Amino acid sequence: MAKVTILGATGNVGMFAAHAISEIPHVSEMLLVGRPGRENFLAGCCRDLSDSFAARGNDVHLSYSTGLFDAKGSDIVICAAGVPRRPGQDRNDLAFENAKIVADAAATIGRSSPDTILFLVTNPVDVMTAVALKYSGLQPRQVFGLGTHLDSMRLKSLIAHYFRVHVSEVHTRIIGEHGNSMVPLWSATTIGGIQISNLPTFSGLPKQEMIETVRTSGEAIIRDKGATVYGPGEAIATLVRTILGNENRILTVSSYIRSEIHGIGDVCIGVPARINREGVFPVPIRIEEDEVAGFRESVEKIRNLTDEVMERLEADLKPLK
Ligand SMILES: NC(=O)C1=CN([C@@H]2O[C@H](COP(=O)(O)OP(=O)(O)OC[C@H]3O[C@@H](n4cnc5c(N)ncnc54)[C@H](O)[C@@H]3O)[C@@H](O)[C@H]2O)C=CC1
Ligand SMILES: O=C([O-])CC(=O)C(=O)O
Repeated sequence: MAKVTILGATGNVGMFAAHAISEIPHVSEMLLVGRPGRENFLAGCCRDLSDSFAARGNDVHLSYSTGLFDAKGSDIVICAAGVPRRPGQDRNDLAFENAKIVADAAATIGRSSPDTILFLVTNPVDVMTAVALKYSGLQPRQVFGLGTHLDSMRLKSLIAHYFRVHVSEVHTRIIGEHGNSMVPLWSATTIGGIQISNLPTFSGLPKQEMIETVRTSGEAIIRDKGATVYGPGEAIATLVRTILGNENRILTVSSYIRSEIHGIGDVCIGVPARINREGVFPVPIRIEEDEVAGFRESVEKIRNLTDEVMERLEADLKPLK
């Protein structure tokens, strides 16, 4: 049985993720963490969730806190704390503001819960994964981000609709940045186990249009309803289930890579990884030349932004002379 802690639990994503995670059979304890001053809201969330447990008939011990040290003993700590983008903003515009929040939280979690798995949702998620890895002092296998898992699910759904097949028949991946430079892997896309390019209808597939839809999906949802909630919430729950169930599924998450993809590495970015109770293990793969080129570009973009954010964080944390 396992303890799961959610930072940013009063937010749109944190709150729905808590509900989705509470359905996972391995979860026996859940801690909702919010900022000081939000005690009443957190208490209300606990009462509301407890009612849903009663209606559903499951038994999760639920509590809340405004202190990160209470996360001690967690099997997984999910960080969804931080500012979301507003319409017209890019996820990368949030980098420095959210990096300060994540660095601070990661340092405390690393000290109080050295055996935990730290799961980043806060955007820009690839950069936040690198910040959390550095400031927590945890091992690379213990720190990962939602990465391009949600993007991959969005593409999977579009392909399933196009071919009028059940989503479970489609396997596909998007790697790279959870952002504009994401790279679809058509070479790793199958329908009913058949390589997609071997289907006679493949040439008519509106690939560019599909990828554009995925790229702009978060932005469009935020413009229409203020926040993306159900997609990320369910995607987060899938990853928690995969870890706690020791499932060894291969999902596309933001993870520290050394050189697993065509020798490219030393960065945190979305890649296929085997995921189990021990954490996240990037899978070495070979992909098509144009995919490698796209991935290289995406890596350079994220590496530059990560370096810039790390430098600013260090300057910010330097004591005044
Ligand atoms: N990686 C992904 O696929 C996705 C990432 N996100 C990201 O998750 C984050 C949360 O999104 P929402 O829940 O929609 O935002 P929200 O504004 O509804 O919630 C933000 C949460 O962070 C907390 N927070 C804000 N500033 C804080 C600070 N200085 N210290 C500690 N906690 C702080 C708030 O109290 C609240 O609990 C955003 O960065 C968003 O971009 C959201 C959806 C998907
Ligand atoms: O678009 C956003 O800002 C939220 C997010 O990352 C997503 O839903 O993909």
